[in-house]
Amino acid sequence: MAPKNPLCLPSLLLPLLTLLLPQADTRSFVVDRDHNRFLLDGTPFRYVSGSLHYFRVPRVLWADRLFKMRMSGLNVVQFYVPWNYHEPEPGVYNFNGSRDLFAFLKEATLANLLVILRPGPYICAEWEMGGLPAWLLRKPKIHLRTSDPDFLAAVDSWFKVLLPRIYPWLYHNGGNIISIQVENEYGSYRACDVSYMRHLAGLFRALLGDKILLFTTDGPEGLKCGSLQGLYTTVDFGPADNMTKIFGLLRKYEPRGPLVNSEYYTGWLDYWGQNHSTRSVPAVTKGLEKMLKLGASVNMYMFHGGTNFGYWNGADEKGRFLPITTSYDYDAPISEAGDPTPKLLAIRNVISKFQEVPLGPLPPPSPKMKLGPLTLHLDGNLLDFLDLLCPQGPIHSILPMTFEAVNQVHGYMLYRTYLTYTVSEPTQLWVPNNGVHDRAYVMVDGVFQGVLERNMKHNVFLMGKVGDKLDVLLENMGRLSFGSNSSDFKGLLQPPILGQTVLTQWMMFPLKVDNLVKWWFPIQPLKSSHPQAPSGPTFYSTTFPILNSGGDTFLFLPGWTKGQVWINGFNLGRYWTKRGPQQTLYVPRPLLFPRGTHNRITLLELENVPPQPQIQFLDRPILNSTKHRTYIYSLSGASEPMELSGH
Ligand SMILES: CCCCNC(=S)N1C[C@H](O)[C@@H](O)[C@@H](O)[C@H]1CO
Repeated sequence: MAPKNPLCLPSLLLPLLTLLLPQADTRSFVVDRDHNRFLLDGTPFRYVSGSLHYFRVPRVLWADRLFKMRMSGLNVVQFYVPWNYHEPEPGVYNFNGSRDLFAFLKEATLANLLVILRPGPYICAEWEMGGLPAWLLRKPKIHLRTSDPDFLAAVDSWFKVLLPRIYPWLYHNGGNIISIQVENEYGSYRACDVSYMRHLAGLFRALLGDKILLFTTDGPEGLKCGSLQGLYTTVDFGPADNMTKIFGLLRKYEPRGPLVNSEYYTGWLDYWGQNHSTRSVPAVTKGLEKMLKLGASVNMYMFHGGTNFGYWNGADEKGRFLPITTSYDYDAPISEAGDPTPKLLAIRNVISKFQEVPLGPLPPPSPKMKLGPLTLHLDGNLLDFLDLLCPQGPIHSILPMTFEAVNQVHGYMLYRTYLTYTVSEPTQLWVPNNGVHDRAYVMVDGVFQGVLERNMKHNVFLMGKVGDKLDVLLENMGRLSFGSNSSDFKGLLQPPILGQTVLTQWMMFPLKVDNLVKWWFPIQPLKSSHPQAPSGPTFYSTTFPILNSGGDTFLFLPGWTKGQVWINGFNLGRYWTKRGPQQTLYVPRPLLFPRGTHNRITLLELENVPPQPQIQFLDRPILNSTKHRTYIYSLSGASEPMELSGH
């Protein structure tokens, strides 16, 4: 429940101070349209806020990150609530561990930060399917983010669970939530369904009461369809945008009241295969100072980005399918590893010109650890473990079925058929209508043949004899999180064609890779004692102790191609060394066992391993390797990376 002592004052003081503090029934956060400002408990209030996504940071690190945000001079933290993170299956809810949203709200209170909450239902955020649960697509014709009755029924059911739990945390009820966003940049979505927005506004009012400030956020081009009578209109834009013009546009929707930029971009996201994004410190601070001078309230997106652990990254489609990288560093003021950056210190200096900044130094960067190189051993090809990866056995169908049709949400599914004739000449295997969603690793009788990829012109030619197994491992690289109002189904969306022959009679094996890796320890002795030579998707692992007290570290996989990593059973995320720009994966110290105990690292390499299956842990990240350039530290662990051109 919401704290009755939101500032966590000493209990002896409480009775006395409650005489001075505003009671829950006099606590208020409102818009003062006469003076173009907010009022908090009747006093003028301007927020300087930052975005931090609890779902991208291990729970044990929440307090550290929030403290640094407070010490930076922020008075509010803004965050989304991803529906798919909390309702993994219809009617199944998870608010535990790193999904304990209410523990995060309490940590925000302890850090003396108020909260701006953005529960969606759609959140974008470069998060898998923009936060919408993939199980919605089990009704293939559903129209997401519209007044489609199937969609609204699922939304109502979810919000009737979430919003009553949020209610006690509202500021006027004694909590720390001062405002709540409805939907997310709806004006950027082509549906422009006003009845949908009205339905959401009505639902929020019914479940949250009429005191909480509800608002919308849109880019300048989205204000028309994204704003709604009765919801306070705000905009988002970055340092390079024309602030005067955009705030002028906003005034057409909110002639009076405080100017608000709900997402001032301090950096930007990264896509696999594109260059690393940055935003300069002078540009960011210049725009911030200009807004603060205008009296605007601002939320900086992101203030701390964190990581897309597991399979949680989203994707965009700009001519081609662009998955978001595992790192969500965002070139944000607090780095992915939680370290203050020069950008943070510059922002703190700007804020100090307008409002009080807590005294005292910011904590120094956390200790970092270097380790390795470590040699991994081959545990076996993925196909060696098919029975354990799909214990319930395959689903049979004449035509291939999607992930969603077989209730597989994330990760991988194996599609298997058998050659019904001998293919004596190299013959092309392809999938019509760009039907590979998103990457396919092709094997014939366990021998790797090559890769097919969404929107790419990869070619795979194969031969085989009657009865040979044709295996196609499909990887879900993350569902679209922005823009497209068509649903992003995963898997083989069309039957593959070999030469001129449409291949039918498929078996689908939804793979539970995380379960296998987590419980592998007892399974280890079961694996083939003489694993075959690596071919295609293959598991590698090793164990390692950490030195002395250890520290945060960055996993570097020189020469590896693409795959997934687990450390002590925790899914660290995807690597794609061959494509970049990200070359290292952030490993938070709390994931590692203390000295004297062995840690286990497991890789699922999807394509090709280096001649020496070695990895290293570096004391710094590499997020900006441009294409076709690979850094490789000399195996002696030289301090600076050597650049190897070409790859
Ligand atoms: C290519 C941009 C994808 C659209 N996203 C945009 S504009 N943004 C606005 C969006 O509201 C937020 O969730 C983030 O997704 C942010 C980009 O970090």
